[in-house]
Amino acid sequence: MTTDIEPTGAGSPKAAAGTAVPVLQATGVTKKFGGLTAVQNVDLQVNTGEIVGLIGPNGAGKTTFFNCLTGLYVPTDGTVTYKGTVLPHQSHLVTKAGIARTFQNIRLFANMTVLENVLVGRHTRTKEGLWSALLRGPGFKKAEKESEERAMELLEFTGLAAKRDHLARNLPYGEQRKLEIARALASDPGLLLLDEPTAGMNPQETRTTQDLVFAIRDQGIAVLVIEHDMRFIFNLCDRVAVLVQGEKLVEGTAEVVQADERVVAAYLGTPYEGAPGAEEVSEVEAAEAHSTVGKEGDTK
Ligand SMILES: Nc1ncnc2c1ncn2[C@@H]1O[C@H](COP(=O)(O)OP(=O)(O)OP(=O)(O)O)[C@@H](O)[C@H]1O
Repeated sequence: MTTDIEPTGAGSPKAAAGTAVPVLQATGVTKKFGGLTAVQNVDLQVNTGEIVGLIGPNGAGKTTFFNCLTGLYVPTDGTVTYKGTVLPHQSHLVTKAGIARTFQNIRLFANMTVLENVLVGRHTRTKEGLWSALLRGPGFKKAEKESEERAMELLEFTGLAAKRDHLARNLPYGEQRKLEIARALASDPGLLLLDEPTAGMNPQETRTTQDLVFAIRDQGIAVLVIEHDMRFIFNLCDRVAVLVQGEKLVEGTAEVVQADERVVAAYLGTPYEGAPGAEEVSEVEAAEAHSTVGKEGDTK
C-alpha cells in the first residue's frame, strides 16, 4: 500500500515556501439571529500552505462564522468562495467542494468502531451508487477496499491504527478528538476547519495535536482553527484573526496580535476607543456619573 502522508510529528512550524494562493475567501460575511448580529461584515482569507487562527472571547461569533463557511448557516450577507468558486449553503456540498471540519462538541458515531467512523467520512469521495452497494458487485468491492486502505492510512497518520476495532465511545477524550480529525480528513479536503481541537486535552495531548496540525498543513491542506488556548494558537498559526462582538478587530502574525492592546482589552472586557459597543458603554458611564453628581448634590 502506498501512502502519501507521513506519520504524526512530521510537521514543522514553518509554512512551506511557495506562492500563496487563496483557498478560502470570506467577504463581508454577516449573520443575524433576529435582532442579534452574531457576525458583522467579516472578511477573511486563508491561503494554500497556511494555518490561520480565529480567536475571540466567548460569544464573539467564531463558531457562527465557521457555520457560515461550512453551509450550516446561510449568511445574512456576504459571500464565501473556495478556490474561486462561490460555495453553496448546504454542508454536504461544501464538504464535497473540499472543506472539512470538526465540531466544538465531539460528533462521533459512538457505537461504531474507529475504522467505521473514518469510513463514514469517506462517503463524499465514493462514487459507487446504491445498487452497486446492495448487489456488492466488483465495482463496489474495489471501492470498499480502497476506502478501507485510505481510512487505515489516516488512522496511522493520527496515531489511532491500533484502535481500529475499538468503539469510538471507549476511546479516551483526546483520541476521540483525533478521530474527528481523521474522519474530516477522509473527505480529502483542501481546507480543514478545526473548532477548539484541544478543548479538554492535557498539555501532552495538546502538543501532539499541534504536531498533527503541522503535519496536515505539510500535506498541502490549509487549516483554519478556533481555539481558546493562546499558547497553542500563537505557536501554531501563520496568521491570527481576532473577533470581538462579531467584528474582526485585528488580523496579523502572532507578534502583531499579541502586541495589540485592544486584544488584551477585549479579553479582559475593558472597553477601548472605537470598540463595538464602546459608544453605548461611555453613554452609560456618563449617565451614571451624572446621577452620582446629582445624588451628591442632594446630600448637601
Ligand atoms: N442559533 C443561534 N440562535 C441565536 N443566537 C445564536 C445562535 N448561535 C449563536 N448565537 C449567538 O451568537 C453569538 C455568537 O455565538 P458563537 O457561538 O458564534 O460565539 P463563539 O465565539 O463561538 O463563542 P464560544 O467561544 O463561547 O464558543 C452569541 O451571542 C450566541 O448566543
